[in-house]
Amino acid sequence: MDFRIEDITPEEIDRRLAVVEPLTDSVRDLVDAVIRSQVSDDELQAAKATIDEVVASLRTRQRPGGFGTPYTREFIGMPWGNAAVGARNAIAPPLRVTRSAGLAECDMVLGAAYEGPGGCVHGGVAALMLDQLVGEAASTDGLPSFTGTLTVKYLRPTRLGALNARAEVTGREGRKTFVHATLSDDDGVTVEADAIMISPKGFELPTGDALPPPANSRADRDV
Ligand SMILES: CCCCCCCCCCCCCC(=O)SCCNC(=O)CCNC(=O)[C@H](O)C(C)(C)COP(=O)(O)OP(=O)(O)OC[C@H]1O[C@@H](n2cnc3c(N)ncnc32)[C@H](O)[C@@H]1OP(=O)(O)O
Repeated sequence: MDFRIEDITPEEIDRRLAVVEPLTDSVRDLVDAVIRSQVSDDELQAAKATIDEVVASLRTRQRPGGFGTPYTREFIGMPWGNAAVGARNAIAPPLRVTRSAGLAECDMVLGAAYEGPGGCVHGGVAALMLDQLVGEAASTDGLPSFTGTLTVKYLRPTRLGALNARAEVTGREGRKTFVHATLSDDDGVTVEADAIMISPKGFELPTGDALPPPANSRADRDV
């Protein structure tokens, strides 16, 4: 796993996020527009040409491989390519996770890009979001952990729209952290998940205070 230090100030992180988050939102908007557009084939082809031009301009300078998760020396993480919460990743559902000890939560609105069964959230997207939430809840003390086992139970279809996801640590045993998570709509829980998260061997918290949780977004650093 790549680990790199990028020692920038919180103010510089905010400055960069203020540029990339609106860009990512615009790309999400583009994805939604392409899915739902009813314009003519000619107009679709014209849109493709315009998009290709934008892509070419972004490709003039590219980083090799993935974005990775750079950290500042204060352990503020910048997982901006992350498939579930990356600030630069329009594939990621629009999640702004808030965290407190052993708890991670977010409200979100999922549109057409996250559809599985007609009008409903794709089961893989639900699992993706809950996987992220259990990881964030397990890591609120600063210890990173991998998902070892994630068991997902789909209780009823989840309609696209306004949803809440929540994960809470239920126990710890050595390097294992047990986490329970739910995805809910206005009528209650639609999906629940249980995870066994495993901290890497040899990765111990320094004695004294726990490390601050890594930030995925400005909202994270505000909690
Ligand atoms: C400071 C920075 C913080 C950053 C955090 C930001 C939040 C990020 C949020 C991101 C969220 C996204 C998250 C993602 O998407 S993480 C990406 C998806 N997950 C992976 O790729 C994990 C791949 N697997 C592995 O790397 C290893 O197998 C791991 C590390 C999991 C264990 O390999 P290790 O060699 O270490 O294990 P061990 O053999 O010494 O066993 C140790 C104990 O664990 C128990 N066990 C082992 N395997 C499993 C299992 N699969 N289920 C349940 N339990 C398991 C085992 O019985 C034993 O228990 P016990 O016998 O002692 O009781």
